[in-house]
Amino acid sequence: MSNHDLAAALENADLIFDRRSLEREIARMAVRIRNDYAGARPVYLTVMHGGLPFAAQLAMELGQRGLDLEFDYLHATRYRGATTGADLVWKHRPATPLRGRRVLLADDIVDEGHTLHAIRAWCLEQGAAEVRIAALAVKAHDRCVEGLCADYVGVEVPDRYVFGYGMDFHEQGRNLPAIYALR
Ligand SMILES: O=P(O)(O)OC[C@H]1O[C@H](OP(=O)(O)OP(=O)(O)O)[C@H](O)[C@@H]1O
Ligand code: HPA
Repeated sequence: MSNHDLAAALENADLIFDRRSLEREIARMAVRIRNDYAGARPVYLTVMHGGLPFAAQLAMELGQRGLDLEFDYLHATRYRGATTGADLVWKHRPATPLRGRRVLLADDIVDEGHTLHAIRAWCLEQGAAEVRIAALAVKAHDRCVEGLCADYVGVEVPDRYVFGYGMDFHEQGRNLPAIYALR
């Protein structure tokens, strides 16, 4: 058993967004994205692992509104199960050729922004015509990398460690259907 007990973390955390409110915000984002991509078929890149539940929910909301997506995924991590970030490690790069394509990245959180900054730069190096970012959550602080801003945002979370809805507490709790913030 891990030293980092999920039940204890939940005792020491506040529920900040429940499933209903998150799904409502994701549906709201989907309306904007569908309007912005009318007539297009973007490459939809899920940023694993944390982006998975959000990307799936958003994809369904987009499909319901008539926007088709070409699915692929990537895995780049800099937290590796810890609660503070380090250097970015690429574990999987997408196989889909990005040259000339509109790319939509779907991830759970923009915290300090280093992860999505590097991923966006790599997609542009591959020749993507455009790269946009959809993030379920952005963290409210002034430590974000300059020039990194999500194009579509679900909710703003406080400057505390958050978990649930894809985000892990020491690799646990990703499938909690809500967002919690540690006290
Ligand atoms: O804005 P940043 O400070 O760079 O942090 C945000 C990134 O950190 C998390 O990934 P993590 O490295 O934990 O990998 P994981 O998704 O596999 O948990 C999260 O999913 C984002 O991709
Ligand atoms: N929670 C989970 N994963 C994260 C966070 C966070 O607050 N910040 C960056 N990755």
